[in-house]
Amino acid sequence: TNVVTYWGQGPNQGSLQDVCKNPNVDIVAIGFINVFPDQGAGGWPGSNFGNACGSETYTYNGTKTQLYSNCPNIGTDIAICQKVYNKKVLLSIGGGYPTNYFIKNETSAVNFANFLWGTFGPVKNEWTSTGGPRPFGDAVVDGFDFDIESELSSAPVVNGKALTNYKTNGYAKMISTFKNTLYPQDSVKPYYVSGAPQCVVPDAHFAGVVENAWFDFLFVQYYNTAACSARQAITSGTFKGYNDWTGVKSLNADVKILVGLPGSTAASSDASYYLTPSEVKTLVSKVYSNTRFGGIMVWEATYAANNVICNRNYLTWMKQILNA
Ligand SMILES: CNC(=O)NC(=N)Nc1ccccc1
Repeated sequence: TNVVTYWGQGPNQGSLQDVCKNPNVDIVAIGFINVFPDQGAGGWPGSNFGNACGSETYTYNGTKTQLYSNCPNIGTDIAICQKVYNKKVLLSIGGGYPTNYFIKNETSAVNFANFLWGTFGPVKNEWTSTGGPRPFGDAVVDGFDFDIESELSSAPVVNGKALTNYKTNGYAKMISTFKNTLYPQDSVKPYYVSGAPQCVVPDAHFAGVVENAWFDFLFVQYYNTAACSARQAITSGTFKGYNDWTGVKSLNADVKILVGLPGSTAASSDASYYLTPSEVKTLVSKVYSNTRFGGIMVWEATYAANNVICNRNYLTWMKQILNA
């Protein structure tokens, strides 16, 4: 089972390399590509990796885009995480701020997947020689994570028509493009697809995608939603939220479902969602025998690193619990 942590959105965060130095971490998801091409300046996606990037962004066709171009250590740190510390590094799209992103149709979904593959996937001369950006240099991520938290009050209107099922338009198409078209292009290493739904089934932001697309991992956020939270499981004795997700029959059979937890009391919308390591031990005892159990996801690396209990940070405790 895996310990997964997000990095990129921590307050006054340390380097990605610092996170990878912890032998108890297995997978790091870098957040976020938080602007999508259909809304982004110049028709490009935009990024936010906190203090890890300077203010410079790419200019495309004379338009200043929202894709940061000066993130000096992320590329080198990804390579170190992979080669020195044997971690998998995923790039996460979406996130919790802003949440006005959406994919307007399947064509733009394919274009978005192709853009991400050219920008963060295997280095291709035809991409860079035609002005394609490589903000992480020659570093090649191990896959993409869909942390879709977009909250739109009503269906966006495109060309005078209100989009139908706009909340799910495109994600399944992006995932099938990665899985069936792009990933097979590179046999050098395996590539992964993950998602980070809320604990409610179905997750409104992502309904109809999670059930129909391929996922290697789901990092379910068992916080920010009281009814299905890990806190509710401790209070009630039954981990309803986990049973709901492992019970989704339409998920691909070999998906691994991880329990997502806040790394400290400050890491979620309410401190009550935070579980102490001993509470996590109780929680895991209820789920570890489930064949779909894939480990623990922690939001977010900086909060977890700052949460040191008996000389071990929260990420280390999570691995101790999984290995128990
Ligand atoms: C994996 N993604 C997240 O964990 N997102 C997330 N934690 N968003 C958030 C929502 C409300 C308050 C704080 C963070």
